Amino acid sequence: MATAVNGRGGRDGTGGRDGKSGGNGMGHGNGMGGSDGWADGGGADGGDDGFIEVDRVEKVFEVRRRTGFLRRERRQVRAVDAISFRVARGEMVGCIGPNGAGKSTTIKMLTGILTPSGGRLRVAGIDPSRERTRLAQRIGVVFGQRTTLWWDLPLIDSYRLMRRMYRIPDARYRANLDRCVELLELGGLLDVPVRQLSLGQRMRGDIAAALLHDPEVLYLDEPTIGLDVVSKAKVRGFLRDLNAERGTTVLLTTHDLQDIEQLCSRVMVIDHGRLVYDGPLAGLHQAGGNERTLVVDLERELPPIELPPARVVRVEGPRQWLAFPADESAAELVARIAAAYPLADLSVREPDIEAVIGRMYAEKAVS
Ligand SMILES: Nc1ncnc2c1ncn2[C@@H]1O[C@H](COP(=O)(O)OP(=O)(O)OP(=O)(O)O)[C@@H](O)[C@H]1O
Repeated sequence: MATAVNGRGGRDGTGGRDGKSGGNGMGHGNGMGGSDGWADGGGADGGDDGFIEVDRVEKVFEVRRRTGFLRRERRQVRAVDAISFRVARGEMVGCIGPNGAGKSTTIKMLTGILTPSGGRLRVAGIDPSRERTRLAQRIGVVFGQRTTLWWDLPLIDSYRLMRRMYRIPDARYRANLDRCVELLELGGLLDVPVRQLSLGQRMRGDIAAALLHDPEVLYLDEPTIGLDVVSKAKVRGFLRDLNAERGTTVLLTTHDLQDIEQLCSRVMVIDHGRLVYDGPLAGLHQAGGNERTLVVDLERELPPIELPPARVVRVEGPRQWLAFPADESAAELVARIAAAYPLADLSVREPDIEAVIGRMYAEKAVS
């Protein structure tokens, strides 16, 4: 549904309002295609297509740096720069971008942890930084790199504390806990102190904690970071079901394009605090003129594989790297290689997001 972008427009306010989508997803727009300005939060929760409303939001940090014995220099860091987008109720949106792009800062403003330096922000009609406690009843938050669980307590004790903090009625708490325990496979872990859990177990524990009070929105900051393939699959499967069955709105940040591919119909790319792309993942591949890479381990050293449109970009002994168009089927290519070459192993590498963004800029510069 969303195809528009704030582009590199930025601070003059031209980005984010005109609802145009450049053919390749680049250009200026507000994400959800509203071209006639923003709802005033009018309905109790901002309306279905603007459940989350972000209008030219900025965040500037003041940083002090020691430059001498008694001297300090003050510097401003513009972490988020006039970002505008909307998220509809029940949407699942992924947010990607290089390190330091402003993703976490955006999520923190949406939870009310940080106050924007400028712009307008509403979640379910609520201004997060002004009514953080009221909003807390309606949102769940998971920070992949930090836990909200009590480190030294058994997992179940954290949940009991959450029940009190959120004043969750008994029956609801039971039902939600049972469901999370079953689907996230936490049964054998409830009595284990959090510090003894593996990263994947802890992450599942954190996701359950964020859902005990039935939030309408779930923010996930790097929910699969550091997880092995099996744990990633469990977390993704759970989130997909949650969204399909409960209609929970999900906004997640990630460095893993597979999270986006498997979960989100829409992706937002943030770079240097600006929204540079907002649309489907397929459009991002096109915008970046992108290719995926198949890493092929042959049983022995052989001349470069010849299977157009794939082309060999690197060879190291029996290992060869083949670049192929992102919209081509990897399965088909794998089948063709397996039929013609002695194959020992292979893996598909998704494009590096920084390279995608770099290419998007390069294309925009020459267009
Ligand atoms: N509390 C803070 N004080 C000063 N600068 C900050 C603060 N928080 C973030 N920043 C700066 O704001 C910018 C954006 O940071 P942010 O954490 O939002 O990026 P990110 O896209 O989430 O990155 P990553 O993918 O590495 O988590 C960075 O330059 C960061 O150093």
